[in-house]
Amino acid sequence: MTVVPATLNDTKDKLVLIDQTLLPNEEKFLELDQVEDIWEAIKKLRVRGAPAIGIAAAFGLYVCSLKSKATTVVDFRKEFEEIRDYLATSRPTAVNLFWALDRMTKRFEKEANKSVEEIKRALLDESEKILAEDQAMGKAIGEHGLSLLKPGMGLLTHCNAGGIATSGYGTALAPMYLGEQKGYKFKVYADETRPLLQGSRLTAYELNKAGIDVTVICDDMASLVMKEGKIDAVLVGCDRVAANGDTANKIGTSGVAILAREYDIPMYVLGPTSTIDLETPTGEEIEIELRDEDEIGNGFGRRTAPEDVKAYNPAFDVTDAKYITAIITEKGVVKPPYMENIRKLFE
Ligand SMILES: CSC[C@@H](O)[C@@H](O)C(=O)COP(=O)(O)O
Repeated sequence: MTVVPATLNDTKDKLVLIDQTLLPNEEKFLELDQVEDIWEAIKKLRVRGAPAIGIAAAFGLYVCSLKSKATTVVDFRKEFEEIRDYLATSRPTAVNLFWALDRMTKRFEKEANKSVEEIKRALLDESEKILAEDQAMGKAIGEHGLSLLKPGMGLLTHCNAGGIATSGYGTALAPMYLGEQKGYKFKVYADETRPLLQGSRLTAYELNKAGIDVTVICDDMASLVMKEGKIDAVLVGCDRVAANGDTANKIGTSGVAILAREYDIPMYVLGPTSTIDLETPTGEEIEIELRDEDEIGNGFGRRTAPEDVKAYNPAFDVTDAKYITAIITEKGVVKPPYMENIRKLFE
């Protein structure tokens, strides 16, 4: 387990983030209370990973609302909604952002007959609950995930779905942490995850720190390591799971899933139920974030493509449900048919 990526400072008036863009070289913490800075931190991936984005947005909405000088609930609500709607424009794909802002809104409305000060206290309580629930969820996801794995297995993961993307054990990495505590001695392969290298910069950083055997591979090596028999299961996180099980996750995930099918390797998607969006019927309706071309042609400050050449940079792709062996949530392991079985999670 690593640091909590989004939390509050001791006086509970600033959002504290570890700047993930600087990892693994520097562990720098940011203290933010300006809505533009919080928006920028989410947009620029200083805080990233679906659950961590949700937690940061909830704390961000709280610390920015706290500064309001409004004396009536009507005026306070207007400011609260402006901050919320602005934060909601930071990134489009991970549903946890909207889920967390929605939870804060519902709590506001539940307390709307109270004073502004009481509502502010309730917003603090709700954001702290979102963090605490996420920590508990990671452990439960890890236990369910571990039930599908055996000691000594080779595991492939893509992007970063660990403690630094959530607030505790993570999602896809949670069974690895719990397995390590039980002496499972997994051999983990981390796709480096072009173009922003969340796999090599963050997954390898986390797992290595925890003493877990981790090997970084370039994304285009996944087929080879599967063919060589080094991979017994693929474990990935998720940014949005549609009602039919189609899953948006970091760009490259769907390719890994298709390869896993070819080599008869189980493909597991791990995430909290807050990442399941029943309002989105299929993957077709998931908005995929398009990011700056420079992340490809000029990543990390060095040109790797000619200046006048275009780059196409979708940050996520959708893995069709048919390639997913199981979706593992804090409530248990969900197998196909997903349309029916995902719904049962919410009954
Ligand atoms: C538990 S995090 C799951 C996903 O959010 C993760 O796999 C991912 O795709 C993150 O993308 P990022 O662009 O780094 O926010």
